[in-house]
Amino acid sequence: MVPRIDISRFAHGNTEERAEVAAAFDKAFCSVGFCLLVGIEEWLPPHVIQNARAAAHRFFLSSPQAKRRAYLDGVVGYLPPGAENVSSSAGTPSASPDPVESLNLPGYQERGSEWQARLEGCDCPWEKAPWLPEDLTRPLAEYWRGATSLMLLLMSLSELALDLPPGYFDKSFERPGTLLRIAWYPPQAPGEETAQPQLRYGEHTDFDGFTLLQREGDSADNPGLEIETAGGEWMAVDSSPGTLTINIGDLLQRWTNRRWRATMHRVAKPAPGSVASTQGRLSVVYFTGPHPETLVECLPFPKCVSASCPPKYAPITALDHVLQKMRAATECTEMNSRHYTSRGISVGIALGTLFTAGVVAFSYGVLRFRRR
Ligand SMILES: O=C(O)CCC(=O)C(=O)O
Ligand SMILES: [Fe+2]
Repeated sequence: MVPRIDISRFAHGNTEERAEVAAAFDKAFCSVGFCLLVGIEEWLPPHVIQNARAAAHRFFLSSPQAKRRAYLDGVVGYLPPGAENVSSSAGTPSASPDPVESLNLPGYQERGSEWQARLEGCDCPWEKAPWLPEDLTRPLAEYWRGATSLMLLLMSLSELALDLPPGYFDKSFERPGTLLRIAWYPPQAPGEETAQPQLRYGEHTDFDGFTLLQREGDSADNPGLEIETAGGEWMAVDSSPGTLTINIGDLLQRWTNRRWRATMHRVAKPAPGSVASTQGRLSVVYFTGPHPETLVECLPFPKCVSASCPPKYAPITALDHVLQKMRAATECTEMNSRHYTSRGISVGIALGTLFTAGVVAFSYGVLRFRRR
């Protein structure tokens, strides 16, 4: 079972209620590595979610030419079908690319568009981007603002859950590195259900901090998100209206000295011949993380580091962590070399197939950061 966490009870509850939510949150990430977030309406009301989903649908159902206008560099912007093989990032690339297309809207503090996260009315770095269809920008920017507020609340909740001083994460998340991805898994043509690949999105862990996943229609009869249990089995996770599915990426696992678990997950293909197999699936995914120059060291507080549990990792910047993951991922893929610049240092990196994590990682590198 994936635990349900009521974020409004944390935001508005008394000390005792907040402590209860924090304990349940800590337990969820120590064990399952996922939770279902409820009580989100204040920050992401149903109409904001529905408007964002409707706009995303319109985008994916528009003509290939229209979608190509949002193509940027094959890293952020529009990624057509065939561009990703996400399980490469877990060291097990699948034989063929993931049947998915996506639009990736970056917020990596790139020069000229650095933005601030605020609980209310935060900036949206791509709001005026000329490559985005106009009717998409407003609903997605609204979603971005709500999801960013929720990210800040999740960081405060983490402080309480991990017994950190209140405000410990404030500085690192004042100007965070985030990315909003809308992903469309198209309907399967007859006969295609049994063809390779066997999944809609391959097995992987996310790279960074919290991922806020909005999805609909996943159920036992209509498989979608599946997560790996501690026992190594795959477990389907039903979606339910008004919830967000939250998991952590490897960076937060590292930050917590592996107290919290970055759980492997994937998107299943519906059964051959099922109604679901003839339907597409849309998800709205918000990847969050600290400012890329944040030094991430195993949190020097008793819940994460102690005499009996010394640090398992050396300190690293958020950026270098992501680059390290990239290198590990690309070692197992067919290589093709590209260059990118990170803080003025040109780094050559082998980049095989692009995948979600790659999008995140590569964007970190491609875009230049401004020092604080
Ligand atoms: O579409 C989903 O449910 C999951 C997507 C995902 O895991 C990702 O984009 O990293
Ligand atoms: Fe993921």
